[in-house]
Amino acid sequence: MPGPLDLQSIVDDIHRELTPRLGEGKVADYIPQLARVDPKRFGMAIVTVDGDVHMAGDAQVPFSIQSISKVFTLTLALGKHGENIWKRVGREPSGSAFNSIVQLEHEHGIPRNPFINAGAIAITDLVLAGHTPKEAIGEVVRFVRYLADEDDIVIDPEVARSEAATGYRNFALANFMRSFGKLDHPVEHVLGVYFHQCALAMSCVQLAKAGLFLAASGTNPLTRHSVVSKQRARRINALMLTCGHYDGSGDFAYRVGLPGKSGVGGGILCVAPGKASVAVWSPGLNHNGNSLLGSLALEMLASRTGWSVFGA
Ligand SMILES: NC(=O)CC[C@H](N)C(=O)O
Repeated sequence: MPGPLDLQSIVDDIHRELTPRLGEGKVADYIPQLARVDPKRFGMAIVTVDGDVHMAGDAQVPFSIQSISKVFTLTLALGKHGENIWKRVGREPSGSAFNSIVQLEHEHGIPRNPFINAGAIAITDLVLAGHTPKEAIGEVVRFVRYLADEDDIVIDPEVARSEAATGYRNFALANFMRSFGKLDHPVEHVLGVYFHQCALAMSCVQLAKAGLFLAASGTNPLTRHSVVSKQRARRINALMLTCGHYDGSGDFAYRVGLPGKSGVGGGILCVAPGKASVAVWSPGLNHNGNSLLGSLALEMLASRTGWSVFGA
């Protein structure tokens, strides 16, 4: 029988082995504020379902979570509207870039899944129901603070402003969906909320804590908050596994074998069901817009722990 895993040594080793490669990949520059981030940053945090925290590098430095926020808004929308959300968004991998518009025309304004930009915008429209944009932004922030049990999580207003100023693609996607009658609220309102949720600043430790409910059948074992049912946690994980890395989702499943959600800020939230929630941050991206070294760090972690959902 192998002994218990020494997770702290594993994260320290991964950090040390990747240090010579820090700076690889391409930092997202279509959001000007993100282009200013130091490409050599690297952080990693593991929070186990037993509450142990293991970290390395810049694990306590907040960064822009970007599309990782889509996991939290999906969870909120499911809580508000239940399975009705599937009238507005599908649950199939897109095989296209995160910001692609190509499928929307043939598929009548219904995005493939909640994690590509079009799908996340549709989900944000559902989160807005019954709220002003300001209230909806407040709801998202409160929800993430509740999940992570951290009151000091905030939105970086500069990042939100920076993205709004250059968000031509997202305006195109939202206007296109609205033309099909698939958004209930004005495009400016929906994107106002969307840009703010993407601009949430969180550290790896905060992010791993916020995702812990997904590793523990829907209930955060640290706070005992029952966030979602067991079935819903399983389903969110399934979507993360199949769609969480856009047109790189197959490759991530092949190499890492765990549900994960990336963001163009260079973060990845990764769930090892029954074991731990893991967050990693390295700003340089690969050609699919996913963190290059972050994916590699998770591949190393999965192979050293045997945590892949497909078998050790
Ligand atoms: N992949 C991402 O993280 C994209 C999120 C970014 N806010 C955008 O909409 O372009």
